Amino acid sequence: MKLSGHFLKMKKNNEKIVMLTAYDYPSAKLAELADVDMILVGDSLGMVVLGYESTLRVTVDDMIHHTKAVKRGAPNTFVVTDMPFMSYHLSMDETLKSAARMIQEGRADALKLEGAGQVAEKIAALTKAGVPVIAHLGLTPQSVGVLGGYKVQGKSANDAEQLLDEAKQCEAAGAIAVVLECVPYQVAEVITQNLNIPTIGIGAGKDVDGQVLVYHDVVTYGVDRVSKFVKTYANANELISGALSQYVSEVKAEQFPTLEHSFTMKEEEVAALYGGKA
Ligand SMILES: Nc1nc(=O)c2c([nH]1)NC[C@@H]1CN(c3ccc(C(=O)N[C@@H](CCC(=O)O)C(=O)O)cc3)CN21
Ligand SMILES: CC(C)C(=O)C(=O)O
Ligand SMILES: [Mg+2]
Repeated sequence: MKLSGHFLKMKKNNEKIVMLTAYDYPSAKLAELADVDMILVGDSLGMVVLGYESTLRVTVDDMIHHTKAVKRGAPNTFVVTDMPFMSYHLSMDETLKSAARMIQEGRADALKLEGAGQVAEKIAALTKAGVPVIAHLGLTPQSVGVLGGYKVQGKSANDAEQLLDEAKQCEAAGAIAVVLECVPYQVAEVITQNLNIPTIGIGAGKDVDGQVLVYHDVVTYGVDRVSKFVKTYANANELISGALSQYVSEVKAEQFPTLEHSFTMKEEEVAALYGGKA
């Protein structure tokens, strides 16, 4: 398995880092088979697999439950787990305890936290405790209420400067990488050039050190609308819908199951069964 130091080396070598989310055993297995560099158990699972309206209802227990399944499916891939809403905003004590559970019970290899400022202090404490941390700046979905929607961030030179400052805070706090979500590509490029640690973009253009996308967006599974920054590489909705409709109609029409899908018994047992001895 790649370790956290490997990603710094990848940035130095100009080798792109590929991150993909996964939330369960089968998705993790396929992500590992595809050779992604790291898997993110994102709190987007609240929206994508649990059907919530936002990520705010996701709990530490939810994250542990899904991380365990992902680690079983991808035992040889570096797995990063999102710390969910408010699990790192109360005391330092609570932050460290939640983090410890996500590592010890969930078996996460690293944790991701949204924001800088006070959060940078949490990044520093976690790092000191031996936990690799990835920062997440720009569009931070756990602050959707404050941001007033899922909107592109850092669109003015002023806001961009602030983002750069936050990224530097996270690096100084010991973060091993920074996710930049929904920022103009020019801003992402400047931040990437001004940091030693890798930047991983989502809706941040190509001039970053890596990319991350949501699994269900990449394969169009469950989601019915994807953002502008997503490229879809398959349509699982169509594939699965077609299969399920066919299953329903074949059972109704008595076309399934046939003998091919049935079990049988020895002739004499059949005779005995129909002869009333059974
Ligand atoms: N399926 C899915 N994919 C994601 O990438 C994702 C989630 N869910 N849930 C959690 C967050 C929320 N995210 C989102 C959601 C919507 C937009 C969006 O629609 N943005 C507009 C830009 C609006 C503007 O112009 O400011 C877009 O058109 O892309 C962006 C990020 C990213 N994350
Ligand atoms: C979109 C990525 C970066 C994320 O935080 C998530 O999937 O929760
Ligand atoms: Mg997230």
